[in-house]
Amino acid sequence: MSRVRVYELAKEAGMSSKALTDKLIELGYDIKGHSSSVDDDTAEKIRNTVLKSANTELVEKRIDSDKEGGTVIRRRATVIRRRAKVKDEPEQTEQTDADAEEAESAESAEAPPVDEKSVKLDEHRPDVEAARIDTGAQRKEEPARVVSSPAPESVTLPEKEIEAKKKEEVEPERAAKKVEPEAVERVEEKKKAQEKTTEDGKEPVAEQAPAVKEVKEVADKKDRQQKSAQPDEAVKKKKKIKTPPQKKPMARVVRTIELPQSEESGGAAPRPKRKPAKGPQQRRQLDGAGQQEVIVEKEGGRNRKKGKRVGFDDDKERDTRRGGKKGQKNVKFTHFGQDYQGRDGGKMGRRGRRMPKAVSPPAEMKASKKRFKVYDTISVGDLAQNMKVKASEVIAKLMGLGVMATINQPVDTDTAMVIAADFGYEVEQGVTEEIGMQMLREAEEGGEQQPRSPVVTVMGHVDHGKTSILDAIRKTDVAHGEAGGITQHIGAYRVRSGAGDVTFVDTPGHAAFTEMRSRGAQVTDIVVLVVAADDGVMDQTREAIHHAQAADVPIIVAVNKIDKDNADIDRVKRELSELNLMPEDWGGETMYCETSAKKNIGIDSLLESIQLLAEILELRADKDRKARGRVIEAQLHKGRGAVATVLIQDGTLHLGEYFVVGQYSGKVRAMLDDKGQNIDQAGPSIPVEVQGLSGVPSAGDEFIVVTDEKMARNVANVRSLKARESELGVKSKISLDKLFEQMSEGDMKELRVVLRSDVQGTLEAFAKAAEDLSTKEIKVKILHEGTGTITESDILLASASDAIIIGFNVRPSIKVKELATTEQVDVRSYDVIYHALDDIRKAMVGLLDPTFEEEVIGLAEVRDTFSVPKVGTIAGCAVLDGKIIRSAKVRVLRDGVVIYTGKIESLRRFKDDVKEVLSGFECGISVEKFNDIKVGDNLEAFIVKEIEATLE
Ligand SMILES: Nc1nc2c(ncn2[C@@H]2O[C@H](COP(=O)(O)OP(=O)(O)OP(=O)(O)O)[C@@H](O)[C@H]2O)c(=O)[nH]1
Repeated sequence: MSRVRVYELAKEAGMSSKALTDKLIELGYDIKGHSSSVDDDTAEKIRNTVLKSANTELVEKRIDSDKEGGTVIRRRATVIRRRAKVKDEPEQTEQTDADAEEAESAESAEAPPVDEKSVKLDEHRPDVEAARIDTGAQRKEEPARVVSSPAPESVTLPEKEIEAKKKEEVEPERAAKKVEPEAVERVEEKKKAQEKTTEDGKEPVAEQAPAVKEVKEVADKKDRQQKSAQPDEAVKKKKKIKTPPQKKPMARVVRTIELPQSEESGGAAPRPKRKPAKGPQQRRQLDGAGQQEVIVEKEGGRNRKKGKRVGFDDDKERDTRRGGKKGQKNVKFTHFGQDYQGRDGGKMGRRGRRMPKAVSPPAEMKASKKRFKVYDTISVGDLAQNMKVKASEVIAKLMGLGVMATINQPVDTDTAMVIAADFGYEVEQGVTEEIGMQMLREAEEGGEQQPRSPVVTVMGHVDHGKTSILDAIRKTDVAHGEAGGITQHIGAYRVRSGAGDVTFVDTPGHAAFTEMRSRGAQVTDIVVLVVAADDGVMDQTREAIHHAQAADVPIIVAVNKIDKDNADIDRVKRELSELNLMPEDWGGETMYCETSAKKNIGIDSLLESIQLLAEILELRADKDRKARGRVIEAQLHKGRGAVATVLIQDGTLHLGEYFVVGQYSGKVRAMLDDKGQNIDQAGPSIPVEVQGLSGVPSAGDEFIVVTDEKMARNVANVRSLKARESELGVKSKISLDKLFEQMSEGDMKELRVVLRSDVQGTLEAFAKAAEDLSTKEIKVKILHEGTGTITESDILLASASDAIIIGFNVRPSIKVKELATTEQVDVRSYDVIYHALDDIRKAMVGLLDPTFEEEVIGLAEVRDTFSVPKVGTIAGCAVLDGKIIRSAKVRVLRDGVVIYTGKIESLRRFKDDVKEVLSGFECGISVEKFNDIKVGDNLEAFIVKEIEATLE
């Protein structure tokens, strides 16, 4: 027979060897110390008596003291028991339930209502405990329930039944314990880790803790022992023991939890849960197993959902390959999948995972569409539209790049690429027909250059004889008088003289000349400046000189009317010399011809001079290449449709050729020369009227022959688009406000000024002072100066030459103002030279911050005057523009020149004083301290606004 040592027993029971030794000695066992051994029978006896008793005492002690420490231990022990039980004998749960029912019925007879409640709660313990077992929540309180649960049984069941039950239960429990030692160990280890902090030295007790029913039995025994001695106390204790379970009847729940099952299924459970097909079956099984399992199943249900989603994802991947929707239909959660894609709800995370996969194919398709073409430039609005974003977003991006642009402003391809990249788009550089055309043009370059006839423009002051000279020249035309040779006015004509051919551009004055130049067209090779010998240099003479010089076109001076008695050729030469037109015979470079159109003197000489200068200029062209030229003028003819006079500058134009002209295209259906003759080809320097245009181009537009109709049309279309963009995007021209900025950008090397003044003296004084302002960085150049009001010609000159206009005591007319606005020409008016010079100086150093700014608010024309005694002159006016305000200041303009500046003294409509009179109405105005108002004068009303200083 084997023997068991005391310490082994102590270890089994989880108590200290010394305590057990003392206990056994006390009970009269034949041992001396913890190393002493006892035989098996004795050991079993000790186990069944001493050790159980010790545990019961421990439990009771803890309950009484209501200490928290050991409670956890108890729960752990019960957990271990329960697993073994449930696994081995599921029926036992029923039996236990039956016992509980018995207990309930027994209790109902004698136990207080509290006990009933306790029992009822016990019925629900399993699920509650199951829900808590894994979380370990409320561990501290559970032991009290554990102990309390046996208590009702111990109280309500007869002792014999308890004994019998105990025997029945203990054996299976032990058997289970042996069957599943590993499971127990696993749970113990798990719980140990959780309970270490609270167990301390009591851990062995916990390990030794017997099954609940064993505890019950011992407790009952003790109760019975104590009953005889202290019956009241025992009842109290019983009640005390019962009470906790009423609140937290978890002990039994723990016992019925199928931890072994869950452990068993621990590895396998997730898998079946993922399989949707097993879901319902599993639910049924679990429902049958008990309520707690339903909860477990609910949790599992959630897991299964996840599992399903996992499966769905898998399915979806498969389905995606064969078409998502079909796949979704086969899945139980089809609706879920639809929600997934269709609605957001609170499923962003899910969507977040699923959406990309589901929509990836269209996304890729979109990606391929995220590309658009840009031809040279694109407006901000169009750019935004291409990217399907708001223009404001594009503008904000541009601002981020330091580009200030409006919705209509064009941006170049590079900028568009940068912006598009920010929005995930790609910009494709549009390879335009224009580029193809440029390549064609380049391919045409390099041909043989032959001399071509010069293109001449005749300019000069009114009545100095321009027309007469041209007539005289035309008479020299060898073809003059030929059949059908009726001169057609097509804006240019060709004169074939003995000295050579000359093409005259017969546009009305230098305004057209400059207007064409402002469009980048430079058709004139030579300017013939006509100056009447008797009149000398006049305003328009100067103007013409300035226009020609601004265009860098050489001048031949024709001193006309030399037949006149008062002709003073030297005076003309002298005056012109002051304008940088020094005659050759005076050591200068300018050719002078003395002519009399009236008497046909010097005309041949003039033509020879033109030819000579043409030779000097080496005017050449390749007549064998495709034609290229400029539009002199164009119109919509009733019978012939859109026609244009084109001056061929290079190559030869043939009938039937396709061409691009400005933003239009066409095919040469017919050509007329300056005599109205149909021709089938036209070489360099020849003006022809071309029919077959798709629209009416502008003077100065380039005319280019292309290879085919398609190219012609495409180029025209793109140009039309570009023209629209450039029309919308206003190119900023020079202005004093932006002078410093433009200087800083390196674009400005010269500040060109067109000067206008009421008196010549101001012009000279200002011109000299302004040019003295020149610095290393920028030179001030007076492009043109003249007395009198600012004219359209001034605006065009300033526009073409990127100049500003400064006027002293002169104001432009409404028409001229409108032109200035259209051409973006900065027109500034001053009263005194000092202010103008000051502004230029400040502009040059970036400090132009006018504190006050005049704003013209209205213009009235004096239609009549009335002299009123003691009041003065009242001007009967018609308000032509804006409005006249009583409190405004006023300038009196006579022929565009300011003759007085003052205040409005009175403003009346009929006999009533009014505050303001709007455009289109008549009124009476008197000007303070000024009575010299005459019919035809203009009254310009203005206000002075204070402008905040900025660092612009
Ligand atoms: N005595 C004389 N008179 C001339 C001469 N040339 C032109 N005239 C006269 O001057 C006047 C004006 O001549 P136009 O040829 O019309 O002068 P214009 O410069 O063309 O004038 P606009 O077209 O108004 O600018 C006419 O009466 C001519 O007869 C000339 O050489 N000698």
